[in-house]
Amino acid sequence: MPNNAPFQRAADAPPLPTGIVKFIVYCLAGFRGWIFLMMLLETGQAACSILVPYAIKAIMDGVTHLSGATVLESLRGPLLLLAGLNVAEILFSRGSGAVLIIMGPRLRQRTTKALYAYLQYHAPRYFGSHFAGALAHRISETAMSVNHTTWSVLCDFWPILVTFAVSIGLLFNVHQGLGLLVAGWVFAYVSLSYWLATRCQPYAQGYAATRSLVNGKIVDAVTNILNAKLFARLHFEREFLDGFLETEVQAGRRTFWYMERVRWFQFTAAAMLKVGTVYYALTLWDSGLIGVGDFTMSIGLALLIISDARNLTRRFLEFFEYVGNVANGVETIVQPHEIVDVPGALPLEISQGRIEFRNVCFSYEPGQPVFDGLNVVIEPGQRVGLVGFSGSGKSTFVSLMLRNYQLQSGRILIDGMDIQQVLLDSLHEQVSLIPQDPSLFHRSLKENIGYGRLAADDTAIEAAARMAHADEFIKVMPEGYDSLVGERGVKLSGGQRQRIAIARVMLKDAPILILDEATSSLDSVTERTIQENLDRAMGRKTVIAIAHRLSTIAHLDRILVFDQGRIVEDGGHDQLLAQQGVYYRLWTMQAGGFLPEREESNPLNGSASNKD
Ligand SMILES: Nc1ncnc2c1ncn2[C@@H]1O[C@H](COP(=O)(O)OP(=O)(O)OP(=O)(O)O)[C@@H](O)[C@H]1O
Repeated sequence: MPNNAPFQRAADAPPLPTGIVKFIVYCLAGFRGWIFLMMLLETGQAACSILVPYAIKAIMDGVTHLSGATVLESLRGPLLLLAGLNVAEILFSRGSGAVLIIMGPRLRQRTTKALYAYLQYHAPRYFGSHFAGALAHRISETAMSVNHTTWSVLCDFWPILVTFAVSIGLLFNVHQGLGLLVAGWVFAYVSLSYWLATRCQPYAQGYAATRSLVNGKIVDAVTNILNAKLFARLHFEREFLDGFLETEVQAGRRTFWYMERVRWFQFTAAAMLKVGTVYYALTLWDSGLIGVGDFTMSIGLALLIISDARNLTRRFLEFFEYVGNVANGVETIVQPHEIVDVPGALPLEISQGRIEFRNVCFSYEPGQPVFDGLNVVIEPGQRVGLVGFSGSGKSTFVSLMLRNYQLQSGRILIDGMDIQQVLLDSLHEQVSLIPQDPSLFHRSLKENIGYGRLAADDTAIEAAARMAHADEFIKVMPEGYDSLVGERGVKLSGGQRQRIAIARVMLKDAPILILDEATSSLDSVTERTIQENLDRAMGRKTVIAIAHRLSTIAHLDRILVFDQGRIVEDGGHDQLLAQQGVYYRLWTMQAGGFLPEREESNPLNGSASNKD
């Protein structure tokens, strides 16, 4: 059954750089023009604020050398300069604000899209070891931090650099000694601020970690609030949280005390520069080396430098935090994809639906093989049931068919094509799975069913729902097919969720169908009627059904009995019963339709000698 859909190769997902700087540069690609404009505007704004003391110097010089005309007439030039500088500063600053508004949300969007697209191509193993909520939070935090890092550089550090450089230049122009004094102070101050920020970083990180821990504890407690209520443990939960909140308080205090010490340094250093500049400039004036205008400008520039420098430690700290967030995001999300399409991979073409496991070796963890040279062929159109104890390898068998994991060795072939060599999307388009506990999108029922075939119209969706016996409960819901199902489908019962999952797969109509306890949550009457429809829907498809209740697979063409990763029996229901082996014992032992736990009672023990 050829599929003409335009499959995307997993390898086509945008590759992302793993280095922090490279990653930020990648996110900023396409914004070069805006960044350049922003730097120009910030430079303009910094230049205006530096030139204000210069205008005041001109006014002071004008006042001290009045040339007979009125004060306003002789100071017209400097006054116009002062007014012009203030107007220009406003324009530059708001221009920069406008660029930030235009560029900020777009930059965030670009980072979010890139990380989300990359995340999508991770294998199930990755999602099994990361919390969904934590990943979503990571993406959002990383995107936000890329923005903040950019603003820190463009709107904090860059203008400060310009201010420092130009102010020191002007001061050198006034008097070399004055220039040297302020340059020395700036160098020492920036170096010390940087050093203090690095020393403060562990405190800040510790505080952030305790905040995040408290957050996690609250999320866990809220998720389990019904448990807490059922066990009458609300008070216990509050006390449990108190301990973590106390840790947060201690960590917060440690950080703030350290910051307070840093402020002592800043205030003292600022006062020293102010007093030092005033004193030194006065000395120079007294010696006739500088005029009153230069004196006033020097004090003005020193104050400007101090006001910019005052928050430098905090800015460094914030900068480290943003960079740290970006690093965390990149480290968590931009890991190599475990499953990628090989170069030149072709779409899977299923004409018959023959499945072959050839010498398949697979282990989740090194040294603990689940399958060690498994061989089995499932013929086209065959309906096969998989049975066996918990942990015997049934789910792993179907997971490998869906290529959720890489094989260590061996091959899985569908109609002769090695599934490791085909486009992953094309495999998933043609193999359907109805899981035991299906989860649904928090979207309408119509959208959830239509997910099986995006082009399906309402009539097709409703027909699939009728086949899965979902139509009857959907129709009585207040909003019918437009009803929302809640997160993961929590507003539906387990059986209703399962019927939606069945309808969605019926709509998909793929040539290979996998049922993993697909009707386990249904009552026996509904199960029987759905089973009939499922049997009809199976048509000529190849079907693999996992079951713990043997009655649900007894009518299938063939049954494979798994034990510890091996197929120990293979045949039809009657044939296996007649063999009086493992399946026979499982069938006769099944009380209430379920298999016993392997540990309590092991019917395979009797057949161990047959296998060895
Ligand atoms: N994600 C995983 N990571 C590590 N080991 C796993 C993982 N999934 C399954 N296993 C291990 O692989 C073995 C086979 O498990 P599998 O889930 O395939 O058994 P099963 O027959 O489907 O069991 P059940 O009937 O309980 O679903 C078990 O030992 C199990 O502990």
